[in-house]
Amino acid sequence: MLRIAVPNKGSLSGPAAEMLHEAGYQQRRESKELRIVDPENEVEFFYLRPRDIAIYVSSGRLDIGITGRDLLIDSGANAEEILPLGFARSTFRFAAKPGTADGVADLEGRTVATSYEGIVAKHLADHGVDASVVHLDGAVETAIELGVAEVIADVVETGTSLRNAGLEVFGEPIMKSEAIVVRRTGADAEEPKVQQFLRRLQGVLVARTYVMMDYDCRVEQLEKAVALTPGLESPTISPLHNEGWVAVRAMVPAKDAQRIMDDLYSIGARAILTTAIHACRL
Ligand SMILES: Nc1ncnc2c1ncn2[C@@H]1O[C@H](COP(=O)(O)OP(=O)(O)OP(=O)(O)O)[C@@H](O)[C@H]1O
Ligand SMILES: O=P(O)(O)OC[C@H]1O[C@H](OP(=O)(O)OP(=O)(O)O)[C@H](O)[C@@H]1O
Ligand SMILES: [Mg+2]
Repeated sequence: MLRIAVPNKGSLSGPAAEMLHEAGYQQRRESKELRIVDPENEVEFFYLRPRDIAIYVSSGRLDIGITGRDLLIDSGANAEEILPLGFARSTFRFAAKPGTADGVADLEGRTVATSYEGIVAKHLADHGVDASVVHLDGAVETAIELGVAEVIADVVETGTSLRNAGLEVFGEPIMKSEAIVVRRTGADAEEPKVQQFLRRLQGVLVARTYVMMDYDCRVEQLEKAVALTPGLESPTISPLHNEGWVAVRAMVPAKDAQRIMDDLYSIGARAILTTAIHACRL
């Protein structure tokens, strides 16, 4: 039975459960459940604090986990990223009242408040800057107003929390994060159950990113049409009963679908349809 750690709270928890559900796995029915078994898929899910997940996985007691890249790096755990999942995207940045600092070099001798001490300490050390780091559990934006620190380092997504606190980011982004799948560093990459789990999640990612496009076009326009819809490997071309016409079927990126439909129409393609992909294995 594959043992998988899933975030039980916070920004990662809802989208992770949704993705697992889309991948065909049973998920917990209520938020107090700490573990469930999905016997049909031979998987056991453990609902853990996102910050602890890399540590459980590195201990070898759990096979894989879903967490944030920033949390993995902050933990220093002996675990590695094996698949990015595209949700809970954020950047990790320094921020302060306008005019406080322009970059990491200005932090010498100052105090930085953060929930991600590991990332910040390493970043300061990498830049040869000696500054104090104060650990806070959350709501770090308030630390400046209350005089606990002059500078914070925190997760930024829309920037609303910083704006509301009258703060501005400065310097280069410290890192970019998103939800990821982790496993113990050096664990068997070919383990069939792990591979099957990853294929299912990759299937969800593809189904979310692509749509299926079907259209009819004249044989003379086929090369141009195929250049617009090359598909992942190669489009399927089928003969139509009307001589001189073919039907084409190809996957296209969902974000480009409307533009591609316009371009196909303008070269004479007709009956252009897009349909959602519910699941796939590439
Ligand atoms: N506003 C946000 N937008 C996108 N991702 C976020 C946001 N806040 C946190 N994250 C990401 O979620 C993960 C943090 O998990 P955590 O459980 O701490 O989330 P949280 O939403 O901050 O929860 P909590 O309410 O417990 O602080 C990190 O990978 C972080 O980059
Ligand atoms: O740029 P934004 O879109 O405003 O998002 C970033 C904010 O979201 C998270 O806070 P959360 O709500 O998790 O509270 P926390 O500080 O207690 O973790 C993060 O710590 C930032 O404060
Ligand atoms: Mg938070």
